[in-house]
This record gives sequence, structure tokens and C-alpha cells, in this order.
Amino acid sequence: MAAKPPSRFRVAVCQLDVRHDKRENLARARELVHRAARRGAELVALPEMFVCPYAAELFPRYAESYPGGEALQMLSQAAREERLYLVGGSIPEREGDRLYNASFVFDPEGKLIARHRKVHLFDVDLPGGFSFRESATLSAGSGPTVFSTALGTIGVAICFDIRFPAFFREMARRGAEVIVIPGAFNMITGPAHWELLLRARAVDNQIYTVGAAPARNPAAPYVAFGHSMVVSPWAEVIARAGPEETILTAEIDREYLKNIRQKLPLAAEKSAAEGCSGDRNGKGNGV
Ligand SMILES: O=C(O)CCC(=O)C(=O)O
Repeated sequence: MAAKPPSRFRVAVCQLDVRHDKRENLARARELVHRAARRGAELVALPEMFVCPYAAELFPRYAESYPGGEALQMLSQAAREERLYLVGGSIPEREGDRLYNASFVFDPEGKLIARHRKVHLFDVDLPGGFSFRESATLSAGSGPTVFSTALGTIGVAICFDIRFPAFFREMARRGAEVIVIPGAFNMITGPAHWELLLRARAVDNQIYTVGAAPARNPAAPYVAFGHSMVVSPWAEVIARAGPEETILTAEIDREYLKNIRQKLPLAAEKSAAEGCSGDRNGKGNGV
């Protein structure tokens, strides 16, 4: 029988300053994972698109297919050598003639245990003239990703996925206690929504959320907000980075999570919205 997960463990986010040179990104990511391990982290996360600048037209050039590819090899090897669970941020993944924004997760033996392909692609026209079209080069994944580990049940979602509450609800329903979100919010939506969404998804599902952002590089074509964050199931920000390259660590406390779920038993309740037949005339409850 599998051993019971520990009540506490340390998570780390490597807030990498992503540059154009893939090899350099991989080498620095490897070094940050090593430093995170030395700080006692058993679950480590890298940022969204940590191998390349965040630009749809660049994704094909940096893409890899499983199981080959330098990034995937580095991730598997790093997880094995450091004996930890590694959520490999995300990379452009090629399968046949399609590309995905995909996160590969490796266990302490270096074995692939999960892959999440971003489901909600970032196709937006924001105020101020900022537009982004991930769908210009990427295809969407098809569902949520939740998996068992020796540390408990973990989910992975990528960036824009966080804006969809029902998607996170489904991950929580499948048992996720910690959801890791590699995400590169920008200088418009980052200050407005990044913390809000990490805290909202944490409190409404009573989970830990771990937001893994790249560091801010003002010279990049897409300027990331940074500010990786770990949020408790009570919506407390328990660790927060600034904009620069850094390693963030925090303690995940599964007893605390259980306690909150017991004292405030939301999952057991069927919400009014799920239970009702839908009064479209807005007459309300029994009027
Ligand atoms: O939702 C946002 O504001 C940012 C999303 C994003 O940058 C992404 O999905 O990569």
C-alpha cells in the first residue's frame, strides 16, 4: 500500500528570467532547481514557456516532442538527481502537425507522471491596444490534469486556465489539494488580476494555489508581471516574489487544509446554482 502523504512539505517556484537562448534558459533553470532542492523543496515549479520568449510566432522554433528534446531531458534528469517532483513550467510541445502549450511533470525517479496541455488559449484584445493570439500557432488541450503523488493530490493548469472557475472546481472535485499554475501574466492584467485569481481559486476550492511566473524583463517583446505567489486555502498569500529572478519557497500544510475544509465544509454542499432548475426570468427564490 502507498505510504500516507506527509502532513507538510516545502514547495518552491523558480522565477526564471527567460531569455532568447534556449540552452541558457535550460542551464539557469537547472541551477535554480538545484538551489530550490538545497532549500528543502520537494515540489518545484518552473514558469510558463520557460524555454523561450512568450511570443506565438517563436513557439514552433522552440518546440519539442516527448520523449526527446533537450528541455524534457533536462527536466527528467533534474527531478531524478534532486529527488523531487518537478512541474516543468510549460514548453511548446509538438505532436504531429500540432503544437501545444504543455506542462510535463516528473517524479523523483525522473519518470513522467503527468502532462497538462493548456485548455484555454490566450486570445485577447486588451484595453490599450494589447493583443495576443496563442491560437495562431497552438492548439488547445482537452481537459483538466490532476494526479496522485507521494506528497498528496496535485493539479496543474496553465495561465489563462485560471480564469475559468468551473475548470478549477472540477480539479478540486477530482481531489486536487495543491494546484500549480505556471503563468506569464502581463503588465496590464498582472497588477489587476494575478493575485486576485490565485486567491479566488484558492478560497473557492479550499486548495493551495502556486503561481509560477517568469521574472520581468522590460526589454522582452512580452513583459511578464513576475510576482510568483503561493496562496493558502484560506486565501492568505504565504509567499510572494517581486519582479526579479528569484526562488520562492513556502510550506504546504495538508492538516491546515483539512482543518479548513472541516470547519467550512463547502465541498459537501450542493450550491443553489447547481441544484436549481434555472429561473431565467429572475423571479428569484419562491417569489
Ligand atoms: O489571463 C491573463 O491575463 C494572462 C494570460 C496569459 O498570459 C496566458 O494565458 O499566457
